[in-house]
Amino acid sequence: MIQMKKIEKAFNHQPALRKVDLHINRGSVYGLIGSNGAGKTTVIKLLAGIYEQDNGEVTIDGKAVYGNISLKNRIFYIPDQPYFLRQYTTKQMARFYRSLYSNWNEERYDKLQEAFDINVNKKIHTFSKGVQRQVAFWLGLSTMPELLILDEPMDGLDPVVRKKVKNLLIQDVAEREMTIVVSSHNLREIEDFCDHVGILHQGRLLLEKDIDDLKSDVHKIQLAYKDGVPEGLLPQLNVLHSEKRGSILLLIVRGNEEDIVRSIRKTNPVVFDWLSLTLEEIFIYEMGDIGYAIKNVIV
Ligand SMILES: Nc1ncnc2c1ncn2[C@@H]1O[C@H](COP(=O)(O)OP(=O)(O)OP(=O)(O)O)[C@@H](O)[C@H]1O
Repeated sequence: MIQMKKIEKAFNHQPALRKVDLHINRGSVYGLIGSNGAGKTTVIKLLAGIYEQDNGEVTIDGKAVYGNISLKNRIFYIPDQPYFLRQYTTKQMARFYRSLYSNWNEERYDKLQEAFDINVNKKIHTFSKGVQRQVAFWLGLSTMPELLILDEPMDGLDPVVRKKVKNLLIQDVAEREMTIVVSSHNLREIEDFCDHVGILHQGRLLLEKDIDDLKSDVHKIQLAYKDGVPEGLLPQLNVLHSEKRGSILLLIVRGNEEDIVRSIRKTNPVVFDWLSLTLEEIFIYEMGDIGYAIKNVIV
């Protein structure tokens, strides 16, 4: 379990994080989203043990992260611009990490070579941004981290590589309970990759939720009736939003799916469609003001 308790961090007396509490379970893929300057990188660098907090606690399995070398051996951090030693090739960088990380797995490194198809004898800085990022993933996964921290990880990767990388990451989560913390501006990317989401805004964590819980509790339904909407229907449902589009009634409803279906079926609609809701819509309908703040801060 990774925990931040009442974390405060300022730069030049300007607060970047204000009493942030955060909880990440082992084996979870946790998406941290927020606009520019929200504090994502600061959170990530605190989790990676690069920054020390001014106040509060950052712990993994109850142990303080900052200055803890044995914990750092189990963490791998890929920044938005991956860093490599100057003039190093992938082979040399692999040798460096092998000497640094006690869980380095040579077999994994060899196997991942097939996935990435990168010339190990070429200097890394001569590769494109996207290929350099692939080198970072390759080496990072070969250290067999328990916690992989990714800052804007998919930037500069084409859709095919993006998919390949996501599959490799999910495989490690499934097979050995690796935990991933990933920061992004992009709610849609978080939506299909993460199981938990935390939203940072101006240095505060607005909310932290299980994405499946969010999705299983709010529904979008389209209905139409031959003789208009029956009077008794809406009071039976927990309606967060309703909208008439011609003869179609669009409802956003909170509650148990089976109960909702039962109530609606009794009213004999001529159209009854269950539509999918995006995470963005859920935030807006479910969280009112916070939802609108999120809509305004996230692309
Ligand atoms: N090393 C630093 N020195 C001074 N100020 C900093 C430093 N790092 C971050 N900050 C400030 O802290 C605040 C949070 O920055 P941070 O980089 O954590 O945000 P972010 O959410 O990652 O933003 P972005 O999406 O633009 O990368 C910003 O106001 C930023 O200017």
